[in-house]
Amino acid sequence: MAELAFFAGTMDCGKSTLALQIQHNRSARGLLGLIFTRNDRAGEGRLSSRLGLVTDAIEADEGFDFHAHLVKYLTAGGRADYVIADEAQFLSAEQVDQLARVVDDLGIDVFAFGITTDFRTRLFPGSQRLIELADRVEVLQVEALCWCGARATHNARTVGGRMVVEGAQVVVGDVGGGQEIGYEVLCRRHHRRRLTAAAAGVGQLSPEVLPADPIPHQAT
Ligand SMILES: Nc1ncnc2c1ncn2[C@@H]1O[C@H](COP(=O)(O)OP(=O)(O)O)[C@@H](O)[C@H]1O
Ligand SMILES: Cc1cn([C@H]2C[C@H](O)[C@@H](COP(=O)(O)O)O2)c(=O)[nH]c1=O
Repeated sequence: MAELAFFAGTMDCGKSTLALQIQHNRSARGLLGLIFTRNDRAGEGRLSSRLGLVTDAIEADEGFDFHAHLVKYLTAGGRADYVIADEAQFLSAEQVDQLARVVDDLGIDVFAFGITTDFRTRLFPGSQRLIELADRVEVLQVEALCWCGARATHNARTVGGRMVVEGAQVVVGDVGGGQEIGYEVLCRRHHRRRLTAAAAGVGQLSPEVLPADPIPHQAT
């Protein structure tokens, strides 16, 4: 049976990479997919990963109707075995409903990828609806790390190097510094305290704050 799967995580945890891998593995076996995205950093109609891979995609902007698009495409003789929707946090609740109809009415697998919460720790509308509707929600296994070494669970926005908690929900940008408006992934504790790596005075992962317990030796 076709399914709606939501692959969720923070920024920079490998969601787009996984989307491209799913696309690669399926197309290597002769399956045909339609790839959608919205507001990718690489520009309109692109799905890009920080590992350097990029592919063309259909830009699903505000007025885009996934179900109508698929019906039109299939009616014209097109084939679609699966659908990939990256940056799904930016979709409206209605567009996620359309994706669910693609699964249920057209029998096509839909794999959606997105960050769950914004820089204020609030759910994005698309992610909220995906959590409500998806057959399965998978949190990515390659976790991004906070500067303290803990798993990063939240996305911080920085303006001029300082973490902010007010502003527009959508501002396309990247992690890694060097931009006026940027992002940094943090654990909840440091997100709550607005303690980015720069504010804490550390440039990168800090060895002193990693768990101090030694890993016990296994008897051989
Ligand atoms: N130079 C690199 N070498 C190895 N892995 C890298 C490198 N740069 C980025 N990555 C990996 O790529 C991940 C980000 O992938 P990406 O698909 O762009 O993330 P997302 O879509 O979740 O924002 C990082 O978490 C890291 O694992
Ligand atoms: C937290 C947050 C992020 N965004 C933007 C920034 C990026 O363009 C994307 C996330 O892309 P990624 O591939 O997952 O790194 O979302 C935003 O607009 N608002 C936010 O609060």
